[in-house]
Amino acid sequence: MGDRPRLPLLEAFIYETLRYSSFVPITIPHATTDDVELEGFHIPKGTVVFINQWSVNHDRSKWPDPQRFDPARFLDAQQRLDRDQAGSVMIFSAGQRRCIGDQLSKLQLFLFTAILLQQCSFHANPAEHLTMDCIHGLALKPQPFTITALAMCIESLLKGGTAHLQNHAFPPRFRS
Ligand code: HEM
Repeated sequence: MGDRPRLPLLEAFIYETLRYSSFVPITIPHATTDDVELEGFHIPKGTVVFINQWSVNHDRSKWPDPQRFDPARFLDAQQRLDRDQAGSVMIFSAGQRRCIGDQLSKLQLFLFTAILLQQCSFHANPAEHLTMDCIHGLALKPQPFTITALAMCIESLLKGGTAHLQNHAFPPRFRS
């Protein structure tokens, strides 16, 4: 974890992935416990409300060119992580029922991604058409696709062998 401050682009990449994919597009529904006036709107007690996180993360007034995947939007002029900008990504909801696992998740995402990228190289399958279409649910899931994951240490052991990892299988299936 000591390397975290020295890997701002990786953190920026993770935040942009959370923003761009918005893979929890709407939050868990809750209900108002009282009548509420909000920016001219009257919301009666007992109304079911939830947050459209996808919309927050693709708001043009906050995110220039929101449909472009651009980790650099989270880096400041000195190429450090812009914490204010990172804090504007909404994927863990907001308010009193906000996710309690947000810090743990960010830590794990960082470690998981850093270790995978340090130890492996990933290659798209040229025979497959890549798409951002997804399978809808509480969380958005990518359509099935295959990649080639080359682990540096295994690669030398296998003398150049290639492991194919199917993203929709858990635990991952490898075929070589
Ligand atoms: C990237 C990973 C995660 C995402 C995107 C995520 C997102 C969310 C969202 C959107 C909610 C709904 C909040 C609401 O009701 O408005 C939620 C609730 C919750 N999350 Fe997560 N979560 C993640 C990981 C975790 C982890 C690792 C834990 C536990 C260690 C966790 C524990 C919870 C709990 C307990 C709630 C219910 C909070 C409440 O109702 O008061 N989450 N999460």
